[in-house]
Amino acid sequence: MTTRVKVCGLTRPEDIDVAVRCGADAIGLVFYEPSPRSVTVEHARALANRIPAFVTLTGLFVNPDVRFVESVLDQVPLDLLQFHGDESPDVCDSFGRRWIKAVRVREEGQIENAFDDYRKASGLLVDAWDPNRYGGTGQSFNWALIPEHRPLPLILAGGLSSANVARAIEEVRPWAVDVSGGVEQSKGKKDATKLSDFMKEVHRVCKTD
Ligand SMILES: O=C(O)c1ccccc1N[C@@H]1O[C@H](COP(=O)(O)O)[C@@H](O)[C@H]1O
Repeated sequence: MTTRVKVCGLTRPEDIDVAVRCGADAIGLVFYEPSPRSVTVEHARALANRIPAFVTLTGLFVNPDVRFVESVLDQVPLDLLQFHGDESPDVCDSFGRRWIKAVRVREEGQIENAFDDYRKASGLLVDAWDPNRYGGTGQSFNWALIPEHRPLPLILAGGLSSANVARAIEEVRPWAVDVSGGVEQSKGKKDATKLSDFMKEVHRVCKTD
């Protein structure tokens, strides 16, 4: 089985080129100012020009003002919205754009409930819970909390790197994996070798399936 890959939190055109060349299926831009990976609309427009056909440009938001999302959508050709905060299903569904919802996992039953609440999503992203940050923490969580039954495509995130992504795919069997900190040299700057090693691991484990 193939596992798709989203690389998130890119801020440099050259990092987009490397990710695309290595086979990333989706590129994530962070529109959340407290994040060190945050991009402005102008910056995002320039980065979007590097994205070729058949690679999904994703915009990540955390509890955004609705007018902010609308303004980004007017100016940046996003294919998909990623909501990584406490957004309601109605808010997520109000932009006429495909969207995925992140769940920050800390207890049993949470993912099952989210599948139910966010049933109109194009996928459910599961990430580690952290008391102080919404995401991009570099931490993983207890994958045993992920149910076998998945009414929506499941995207596994949280602390992934070339060292653990093969095991993650074998154990969780996600539709896709999402990586940020595990392929960086410093916040917002991706490392070409780490990125390439990560993609190679995904392709290796998918080939042996
Ligand atoms: O990347 C960020 O700074 C960020 C900020 C706020 C919410 C989400 C964020 N990133 C997402 O977090 C997960 C896991 O990242 P990591 O691989 O553990 O560093 C991933 O989905 C990022 O898209």
